[in-house]
Amino acid sequence: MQSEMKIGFVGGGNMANALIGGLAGKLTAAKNIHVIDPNEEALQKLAQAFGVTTALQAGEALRACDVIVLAVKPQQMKDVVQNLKPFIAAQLILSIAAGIRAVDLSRWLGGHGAIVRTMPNTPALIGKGITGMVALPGVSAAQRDAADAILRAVGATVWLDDESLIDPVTAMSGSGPAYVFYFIEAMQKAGAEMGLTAEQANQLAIATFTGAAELAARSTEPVSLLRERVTSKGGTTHAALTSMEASGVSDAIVKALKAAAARGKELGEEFGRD
Ligand SMILES: NC(=O)C1=CN([C@@H]2O[C@H](COP(=O)(O)OP(=O)(O)OC[C@H]3O[C@@H](n4cnc5c(N)ncnc54)[C@H](OP(=O)(O)O)[C@@H]3O)[C@@H](O)[C@H]2O)C=CC1
Ligand SMILES: O=C(O)[C@@H]1CCC=N1
Repeated sequence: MQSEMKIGFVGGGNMANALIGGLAGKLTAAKNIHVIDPNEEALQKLAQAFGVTTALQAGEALRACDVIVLAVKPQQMKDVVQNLKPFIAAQLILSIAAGIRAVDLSRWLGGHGAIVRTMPNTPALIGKGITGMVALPGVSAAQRDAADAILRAVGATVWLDDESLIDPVTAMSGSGPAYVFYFIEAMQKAGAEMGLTAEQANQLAIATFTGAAELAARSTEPVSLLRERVTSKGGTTHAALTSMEASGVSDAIVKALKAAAARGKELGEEFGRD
């Protein structure tokens, strides 16, 4: 059932598009969604695609919202939030920015307590996102439910008790789609180098990813067992995995995710000061 929730978006870029696509006409009517962005062209596209209302600057429509989603880059957040201050009263503030801590958002908003910090991902575009979420103590149960409903409109949600875990979530699922695309691209390259057409390599790589991921999702057994079942003794998979281990692929992945989490923490320190 559709709610009457009024949702404001500050920033109308990639992630806002993904979220609005799941919300407009579903969780709430498109007319209840209001987007602020300085880019006229981006606003026109959003209005045409989803029927949302738009404005180049914050105004009364934003003041009337129940929830305001902060969807600008971490580097822009402090300036953007400080300019929003005159329009914020009791609204729930929901941030999707990497790194930026809820306590810094609260301070920039003069001690506003109703803040939920989240980390979604781009499969939200097709309703298959997953979002890590954490609430400041000043968030009411109804506001927590509203935040959960917004992100559940585009996929699954995982609530965290400790805000510092948002950086590992960012490293896993926030940035994660890029690692999957990277692996698919490498498989496509290998397929093409071994003589398959680009189309065949594309089809084989993507179907293998979606099929294996679906199998893992449906299985009650550990992923390691699924891997072992593919790996016949003395066979082709064994040859590939031995090569990957020799190249340190698993260790490199662990190191890469830790670098992403560290960058998330660093963004918070770099753009959350004063
Ligand atoms: N992309 C992803 O996969 C994910 C991103 N995130 C987070 O989401 C946030 C947005 O990322 P993404 O959508 O990729 O970035 P985009 O750059 O696509 O979107 C940000 C938008 O905000 C606009 N903007 C700039 N200044 C203002 C302002 N003063 N008021 C309103 N809007 C403004 C930008 O306009 P202009 O381009 O003209 O500057 C741009 O359209 C980031 O904080 C990121 O960390 C979280 C999860 C996943
Ligand atoms: O790369 C980034 O910083 C953003 C956050 C997670 C995905 N994209």
